[in-house]
Amino acid sequence: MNYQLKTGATRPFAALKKLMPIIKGERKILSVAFVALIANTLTSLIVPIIIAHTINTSIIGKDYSGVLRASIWIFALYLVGFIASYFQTRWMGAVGQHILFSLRNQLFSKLQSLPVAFFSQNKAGDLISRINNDTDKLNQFFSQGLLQFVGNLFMMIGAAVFILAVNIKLGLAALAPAAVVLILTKLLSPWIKKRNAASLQSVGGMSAEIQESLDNFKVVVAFNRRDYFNKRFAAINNQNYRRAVSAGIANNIFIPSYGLAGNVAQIIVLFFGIFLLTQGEFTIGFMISYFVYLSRFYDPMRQIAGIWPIFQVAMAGWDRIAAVLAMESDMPVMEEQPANGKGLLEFREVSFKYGENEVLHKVNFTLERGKTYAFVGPTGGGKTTTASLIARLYDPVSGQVLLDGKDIRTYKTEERTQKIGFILQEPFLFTGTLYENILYGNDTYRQYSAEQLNEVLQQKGLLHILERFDKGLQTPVTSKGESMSLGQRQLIAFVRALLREPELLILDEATANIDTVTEQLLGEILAKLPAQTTQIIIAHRLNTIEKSDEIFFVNAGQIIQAGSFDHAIRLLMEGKRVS
Ligand SMILES: Nc1ncnc2c1ncn2[C@@H]1O[C@H](COP(=O)(O)OP(=O)(O)OP(=O)(O)O)[C@@H](O)[C@H]1O
Repeated sequence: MNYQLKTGATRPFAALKKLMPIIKGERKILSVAFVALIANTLTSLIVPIIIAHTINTSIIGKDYSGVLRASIWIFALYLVGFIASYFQTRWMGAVGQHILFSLRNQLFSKLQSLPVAFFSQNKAGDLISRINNDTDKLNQFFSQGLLQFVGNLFMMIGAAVFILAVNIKLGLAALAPAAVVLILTKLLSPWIKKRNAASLQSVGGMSAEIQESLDNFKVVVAFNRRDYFNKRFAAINNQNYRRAVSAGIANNIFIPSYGLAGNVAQIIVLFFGIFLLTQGEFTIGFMISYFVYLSRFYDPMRQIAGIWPIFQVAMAGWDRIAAVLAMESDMPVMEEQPANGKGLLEFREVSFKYGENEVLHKVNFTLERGKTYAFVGPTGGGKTTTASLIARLYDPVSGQVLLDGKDIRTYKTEERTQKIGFILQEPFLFTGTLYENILYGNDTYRQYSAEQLNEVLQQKGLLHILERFDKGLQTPVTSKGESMSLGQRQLIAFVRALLREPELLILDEATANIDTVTEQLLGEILAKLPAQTTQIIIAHRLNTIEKSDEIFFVNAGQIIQAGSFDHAIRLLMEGKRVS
């Protein structure tokens, strides 16, 4: 399955449509802000008419009380506009933050629902940038841009109606420069969008680069590759810089032309207006109000040009967010089916590929309850892949994996992970305490008091292991486990898996980094597991597999029963290697 995230193809209105479900939750507050916006716009549009009327009647007729009345009206209207504008800004700020909050939650839950293959095909740094950086671009648009955008658009439409209503000929001439720049903007819009998408993409690439070098810092230092990474970072930072500059230029390219359009319109109104005045088609009051309306039209247009970059960047960010939200796992839970398999676990004609690389080809085997199985084979032979299919980290390309006789795809995630414990080659710990790490995903023992838990650990023979840590269960742990040896981290992963009491326990090179004495201790603990527990041991160290009930040899797309321990060793020695 291809899980590569695509970017940059959505058109603004299509993207806006997709935004609707997110905005839906904000409907109430948006409607109130919208009412405030209309009030604000209307007050600004009515004032010039009052001015025109006052000049035409009160000033020309020298009715000073009329002028005073008009001034009071204008003052009252501006006051209403001020209050409306205050609330509009306040409410929209809250909307922006709330959208940011829910978008980040949605994105994170989506990532949690996606299969392992998605994470091997996309870089973590880029995904982090989508959650942090791209969502913030949308927030900026919602909190700073949206209402200003709509408000200005409203003002422009209102002013255009008045301009055309007062005098159609003069109105058309006054709006012509606006039409020219709007057409230009429309034509250049796709190019601007592309520049913004490229800029955000390179921010994602830069995050990925930083993450990779920080993750592998020890190797960088050990191989004295700091210069190399510095150069690589400088190159990507340089690309990021150039793209950001290019997006900035593209975003702001229109602002001067909007200003110019407004100035040209004023000249047109001045000359054409005076001509109409001499023809008696116009009054001086309307001429003055016309200039006010012109600024009510062209100022918002200039402001929209200023907001446009925020909108463009937000849309490019939204594209990147929408690409993650649109991702669907191709590993859904299937409908229940009657059991028709053998043993605890069965591979039936299972084939699996990573891209074009076929790792398993029509593999068949069955694992019985309570037995211990060893999977051996050369490096790259497919052992970890087989274990991953058993734990349903991937689905087969064809064939079926059956757990307790039923297709593994019919099990709900909780049910499946409860049955199968997987101790990985590279143990992963979470930042917190040892207690939190061993009870990760364990709802049963999480309810237990410290004494009860100690008793359980004692019974299971796990207390010995944990007593090796200085502060016992309260020992601090970091995700990369810097303060711990790999063997210690593997011990924690081991205890974590055993406490979940799985029916099938997979140990993928789980004892590779543990000393012989501890390994023996773990062996004793494994021997104490309930008799029904099935174990799969993947190991290179041959002593680890000696006590298994059956050995499988994994190589070149096949998994065959090796029979005796000696035969397994012969197979390994015969050099049946794929790598
Ligand atoms: N995430 C992945 N994406 C693409 N190819 C992969 C991936 N994981 C493993 N492979 C390839 O699949 C093949 C089998 O790998 P696998 O890890 O299953 O082997 P293994 O027998 O467990 O090896 P080892 O003994 O070294 O752990 C190898 O050719 C490997 O390169």
